[in-house]
Amino acid sequence: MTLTALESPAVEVRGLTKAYEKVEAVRGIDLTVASGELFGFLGPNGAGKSTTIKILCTLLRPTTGSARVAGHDVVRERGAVRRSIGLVFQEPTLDEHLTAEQNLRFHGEIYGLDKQTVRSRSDVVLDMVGLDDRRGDLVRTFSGGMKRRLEIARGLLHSPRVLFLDEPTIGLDPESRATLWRYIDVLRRQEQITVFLTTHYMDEAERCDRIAIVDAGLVAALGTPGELKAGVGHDRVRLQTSDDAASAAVVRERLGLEVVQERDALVVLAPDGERVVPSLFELGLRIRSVSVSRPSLDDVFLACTGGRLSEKQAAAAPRGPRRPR
Ligand SMILES: Nc1ncnc2c1ncn2[C@@H]1O[C@H](COP(=O)(O)OP(=O)(O)OP(=O)(O)O)[C@@H](O)[C@H]1O
Repeated sequence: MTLTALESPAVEVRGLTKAYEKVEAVRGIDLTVASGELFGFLGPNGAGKSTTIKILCTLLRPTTGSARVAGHDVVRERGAVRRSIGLVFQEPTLDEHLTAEQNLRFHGEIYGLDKQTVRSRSDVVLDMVGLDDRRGDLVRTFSGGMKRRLEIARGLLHSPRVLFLDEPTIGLDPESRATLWRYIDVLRRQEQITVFLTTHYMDEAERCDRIAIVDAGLVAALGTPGELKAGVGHDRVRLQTSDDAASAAVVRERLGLEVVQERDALVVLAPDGERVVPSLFELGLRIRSVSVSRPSLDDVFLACTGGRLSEKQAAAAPRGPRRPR
C-alpha cells in the first residue's frame, strides 16, 4: 500500500450525482469517511444507497462529481480502487456447487494472490466468521446467515482497506442478523479496516461510529448516532389520560409545550422529559400512564426529512434484493 493510500481518508465523495434515464438517484452527495470507521448509510428503499455504493466500487460511473476510495479516483483508477475494496452485495454471488474453501480459492485467483497467501488468509477469514469447521462443505448446504458470513469472509480475503456491505442482513432472520453483527464486531477488532454499510434498519445504524441519513438522493444529516439524536432537541413524554384532547389543550396552554395527539396517547415534546413529568401531575390531569423516551433515529429522520423512515420503508414497494448492474 502506498503512503498516499494510508494517509488519505478511506472514502471521499464530492458533489456526487447519478441520473438514470428517468430518475435522479443521487442528487449531490458530499462526505468523508476516516480510516477505520464503521460508517452507515441509513435510508429507505430507493434513497440512492446502492447507487452510491456501486459508484464507490467502480461498478457505475457518476454523472457528475468525484469520489476517491483508499486515495484512488473511482473513475480514473478503477483497478487500484478494486484492489483496495471488498464488496458484499444484497444478492448472494457465491458458487453454490463449490465448497466454502473453493469459493475463497477462486476469489484469490481472480485477485492474483499466491497459493500460500490464499491458504493462510482462508484460515484467518473462515475462523473470523465461524465457518472453519464447514470449509469443506458445499455452499448449497449452508443457511442464509452462513452464506452471508462466507461472502464477508470472501470480501476480506485479499486484505482490503475498505469493506462495502450493501444491506448485509437483508433477508436474514433476527437470530442470524445478531450472529452476523457479532462477526462484524470481531472483524473490526481483528483487521484494520473501514466498513461502509447501507441499511434501512435503525438498530444497525445505531452500531455505526457515524451515519449519513439519506433520503431522495441527498444526505439529510451526518454525524454520530448520539450527535444526531441530541440535535433533535427534545424527549418524548408519552401520556395516557382520562381525556387526551382536553389534557393536550391544558399542557399547551399552561406549560407552553408542543403536544402531538396520537391514536391512543398524547406525546409531549420537551427538552428534558424527566423534569416535565412532575409538572404534568401538578396540572391535575388524570394520568393513567406516563413514560419518557429519548429521541430515536426515526425521530432524527422525521426532523430532517419531514417523514418517518419506518413509514417510508413500509410505503416503498417491497422487493427482493437486486443484482448489481
Ligand atoms: N439501473 C437503474 N435504472 C433506472 N433506475 C434505477 C436503476 N437502479 C436504481 N434506480 C432507481 O434509482 C433510485 C435509487 O435506487 P437505489 O437502488 O440506489 O436505492 P437504495 O436506497 O439502495 O434502495 P435499495 O435498498 O432498495 O436498493 C430508485 O428510484 C431506483 O428505482
